[in-house]
Parts: sequence; C-alpha cells; structure tokens
Amino acid sequence: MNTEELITRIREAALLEGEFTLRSGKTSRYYLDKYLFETDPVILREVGRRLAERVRGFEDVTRVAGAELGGIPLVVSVSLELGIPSLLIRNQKKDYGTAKQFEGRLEAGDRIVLLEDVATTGGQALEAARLLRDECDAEVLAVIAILDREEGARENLEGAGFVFDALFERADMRMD
Ligand SMILES: O=P(O)(O)OC[C@H]1O[C@H](OP(=O)(O)OP(=O)(O)O)[C@H](O)[C@@H]1O
Ligand SMILES: O=C(O)c1cc(=O)[nH]c(=O)[nH]1
Repeated sequence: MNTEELITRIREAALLEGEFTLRSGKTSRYYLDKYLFETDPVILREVGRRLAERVRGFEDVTRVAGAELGGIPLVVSVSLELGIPSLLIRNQKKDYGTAKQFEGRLEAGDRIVLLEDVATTGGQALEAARLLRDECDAEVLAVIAILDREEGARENLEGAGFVFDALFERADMRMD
C-alpha cells in the first residue's frame, strides 16, 4: 500500500471532527480515534510494517514496548513482523496477582523501542519512557509514534533525552 493510500484509509476510518478533550486537557476540533484504525486488519498490518521498518533502523533492539491501551496492538503487530518480543505497559500496577505494571520479560540493559499511536504533548510516551529508563535500567532507543500532532511531543521527549520519530505529522493527515 502506498503512503497516500494509507493516509486516506486512516483518515476515512478514524479522523473525527467535533469538540474533543485530549489526554493533556487541551481541546481540539480533531481527534484521530486510533481504535477505529487499529481494529482494521488492513490498516494495522500496513502500519505495523512501517513501524517495523523504523525499528529496524536501531541496532540490537531486544524489545518493543507499548502502553495500554492503544499501544498494545502496535507492539503485537511489530513483534510479529520482526520476531522481537514485546513489552506491554499498564497505566497502573495491578493490585493483585503478579502486581506488575510491565507485562512480559523486562531485564536491566534491555534495548527498547517504545511505540505510541498518537503523540500530542508526548505526556503518555514520556511517562512510559522515563519509567523504563529511570526505574528499570532499560535503554530507550527511541519513541516512535504513528502520528505526531505537533503539539509539543517532540520538544518534550527530546528535552528529556529521548529520540523521537513519527510516521506522519499533522499536515500529512490534513488535520489543519
Ligand atoms: O501525547 P499526549 O498528550 O500524552 O496524548 C496522546 C496520548 O493520549 C491518548 O491516549 P489515551 O489517554 O486516549 O489512552 P488509551 O490508549 O488508553 O485509550 C493517545 O493514544 C496517546 O497515548
Ligand atoms: O491527545 C490525545 O489524547 C489524542 C489525540 C488524538 O488525536 N487521538 C487520540 O486518540 N488521543
């Protein structure tokens, strides 16, 4: 699938117009409902392939990580594409059973690429990346998003010392 076709499919499946409150508390006239494209197998497969291509650009990646909920289909898809294990990040630790926040194997020194669906301020990705780097002694090689809404994510992530990349930017999705 070529890039223009993918953009058209994502827009048609998932781009909503209205009045939306975002995770950051900002309001927006546009919302990319990631679940509307992540649950479409044709789009998910293509997005997974493209994310996998970016992940291949980093050496010796031991794990692809993604946060609940939207990041989960992405890491599963990329993990299957590359044969690299995934790491699933909960928003909060469970308070029973294994009481974990990170599901899957995670070891000090793991070289991780963190996948994000939509990056707005980068807050969600930053939280996860910091936890992995600062509390788990993992190396976060990069944060790769599908869409950078260009509302501070790059500045915030790079300012905290992380490499940031995205398949698409706001203008590509014609969200202006
Ligand atoms: O860059 P930010 O300002 O942090 O905003 C973007 C984040 O917010 C949304 O997640 P949401 O809270 O909808 O979580 P979900 O994946 O659990 O649905 C989106 O999927 C990103 O993860
Ligand atoms: O910033 C957000 O919360 C956000 C923006 C967007 O376009 N899509 C989404 O799922 N979350």
